[in-house]
Amino acid sequence: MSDTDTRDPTSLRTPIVAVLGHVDHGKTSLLDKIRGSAVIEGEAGAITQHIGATAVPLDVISEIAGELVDPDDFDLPGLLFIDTPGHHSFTTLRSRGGALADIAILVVDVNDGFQPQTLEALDILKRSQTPFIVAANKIDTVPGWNPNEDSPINATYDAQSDRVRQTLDTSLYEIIGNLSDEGLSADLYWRVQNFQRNIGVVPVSAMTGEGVPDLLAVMMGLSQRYMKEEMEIDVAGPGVGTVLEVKEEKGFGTTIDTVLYDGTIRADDELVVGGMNEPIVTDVRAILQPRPLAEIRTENRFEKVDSVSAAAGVKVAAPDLADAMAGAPVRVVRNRDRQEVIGEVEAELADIAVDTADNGVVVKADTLGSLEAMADALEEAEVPIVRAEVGDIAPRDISVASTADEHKERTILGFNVDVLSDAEQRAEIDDVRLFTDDVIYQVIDEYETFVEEMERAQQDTVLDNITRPARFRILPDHVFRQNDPAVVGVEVNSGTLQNNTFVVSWEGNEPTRVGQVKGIQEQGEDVDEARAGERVSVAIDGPTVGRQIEEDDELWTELPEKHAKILEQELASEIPGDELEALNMYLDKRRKRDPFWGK
Ligand SMILES: Nc1nc2c(ncn2[C@@H]2O[C@H](COP(=O)(O)OP(=O)(O)OP(=O)(O)O)[C@@H](O)[C@H]2O)c(=O)[nH]1
Repeated sequence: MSDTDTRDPTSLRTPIVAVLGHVDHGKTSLLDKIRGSAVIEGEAGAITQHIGATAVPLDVISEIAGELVDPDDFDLPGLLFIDTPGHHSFTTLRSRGGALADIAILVVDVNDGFQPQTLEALDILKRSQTPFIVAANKIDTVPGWNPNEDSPINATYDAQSDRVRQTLDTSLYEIIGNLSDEGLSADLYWRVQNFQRNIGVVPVSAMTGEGVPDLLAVMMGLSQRYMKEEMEIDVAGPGVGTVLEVKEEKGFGTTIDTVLYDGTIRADDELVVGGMNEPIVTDVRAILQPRPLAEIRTENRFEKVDSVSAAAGVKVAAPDLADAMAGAPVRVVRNRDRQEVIGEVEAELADIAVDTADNGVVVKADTLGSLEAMADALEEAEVPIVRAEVGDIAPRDISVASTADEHKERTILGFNVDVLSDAEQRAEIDDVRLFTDDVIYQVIDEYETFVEEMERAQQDTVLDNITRPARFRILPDHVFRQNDPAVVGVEVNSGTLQNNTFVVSWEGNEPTRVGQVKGIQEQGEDVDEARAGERVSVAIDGPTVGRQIEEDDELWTELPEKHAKILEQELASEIPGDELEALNMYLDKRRKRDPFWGK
C-alpha cells in the first residue's frame, strides 16, 4: 500500500499538466517516455489512461524520480498529463476564466532552440499566467554524448566529457537567453530558488529518459509548493470541466471529450454544455473511459463507468451535443437550480466572446480559447472581425465572407482547422481567400502580406490613371518647328513627362495653359513618357515658339486638383523622390494663391 492511499482523496485533486512546444521538439516522445517509465516502474495498471490524458500517481512518480521525490513530502495525488497530438492549442483552453492547465512543460529542442510555436506557446503561457518549466529536450544528440538511461541529470552530466558538457551548456544558455529576450528570468532548475519568479530549465532526453526524474520532481515540487490551495476541491460536488474535443463515436453519436477539473460527473446527471448558439441542456447517456490495456482486443474501445471525479479526462455521450464547442464549459446541474447553472455557463462563454464589427474578416479556430487568442492578435494588428466561430471552415463561412464589400475582407483566417472539401470549391468560385496555419502569427502574417500586396497592386492601377507631375525646360537651339504643333527639345528636370498631358507655364502665381503634349520622341523613337534627367523632343499642340513659349522656358505638366490631392495624400510614398519634389513645388506655387488647393 502506498502512502497516497492513506490520505484523504476527497480533498486535493491532481494538477493538470499541459505539454507544449514547437512541432517535432518532442512533446509526444516525452509523454510516451513518462508513460513508458511509469508502466515499467509502477505495478501494472498504476498509471491510468484517460480520455485525452494520462494520470501518473505520486508513488509511480516517486519510483521514477528515485531519491528526487520522497512521497512523504507531498500530499497531491500525482500529475494528470493532457495528451498533445493535434491539440497544441489546448493550452488556450480555459477553466473558469483561468487556464485549464494548472502547470505546463514547454519543450524546446536543444539543437533547434526557440521556434515560432515555442514563442506562441510562451505568449499564451504568459497571458494566462500558467506556471511552467522548460524541458530542454534531446540532450542525447549532443555530439559525443554518453547516454545513461533514465538517469537524473547531475549523474549523467558528471559522466560526460568536458567538451560534451561545454556544448550542452552553450545550448542551454542560449535557451535561457531566449527566455530572457522574452522578458522572463530563467536558469537551470537547480539554481532556481523561487520558481514563481524564475523559470526552471530542465535538460532532458525523451529518448534515453535522462533528466526525466528531475522533470517529474520539479513538476511535483512546483505543484505542491504553489498550487496546493487551488487543488482543494469538493470531490463529491457537481462536476465542472472543459470540452477538449467534440467527436462522433460509433454507437454513441456525438460525444464530448472533457477534462473534469472539479467535482464528479455521474451517469445519471443533467449537464449544461457551452454551444455554438446557446447553452445545451442535456442528460448524460454514458460516461466512457478507455478500456484497460488488457482488454484492448474487444470490439469497443470504451467502457461505461458510473461516475468519474476530478481531475480526469472522460468521454461523455449525451443527446444534442452537435453544437458543443471545444473549449466550452461543461457543468453538472445535480441538486441545483438549472437556470442558475445555465447562467454560469453563459457567463463563462460571454467572458471568452469575441468582439465583432459590421465589416471584417471571418475567423475560425479549433477551440474557444484559440479563437480568443486569434481575436486578440487580430485586434493588435488592427484587423476587424465580422464573425468568429469554433470549427472547420465550412461552405456557410464562405457565404459570409463572400458578402464583404472590400476585397481584403473576402477572407477567412483559420487557426488549427481543416477546410471542408466543398468549402474549398466554394471559396474558389466565390473568390474568397483562405489563410490557415497552426501558428497564429503565421496566419496573420500571411494575411497582412496579402493585404499589402493587394493594396500595392491597387495603387499601381491608380497611378496608371493619374497625371504625374513634371517640370521640364526647353533647350536652347532645339526648336524643330514653330507651331501646329510646336516641336522642341526639352530636358526633364524632375518628375515624369507623359504624352497627352496639358502643359502650363507660370507667370507669378498663375499657371497658364499653353497646350497639350502630342508626342514624345527619344532618339527618333516614339515613347509614352520621359523621366527626370532625360532629353527628348516633344510635340506641343497649341503654342507658337516665340510667342506663348520660348527657348529656355520652364514648363510644367498641368495637374488636375483631384490628381494632386491623391498624389499628395495617398501615393506620396509610392512615387519617386524627384516626382515628389515636382509635386511639392507645384503645390507650393498653387497654394500661394489658394492655401486649400488640392486639400
Ligand atoms: N535523439 C532524440 N530524438 C528525439 C527526442 N525526443 C524526440 N525525438 C525525436 O524527434 C522527433 C519528433 O518527436 P515527437 O515526439 O513526435 O515531437 P512532437 O513535438 O510531439 O511533434 P508533434 O506532435 O508532431 O508536434 C521524433 O523522431 C522523435 O523520435 C530525444 O530526446 N532525443
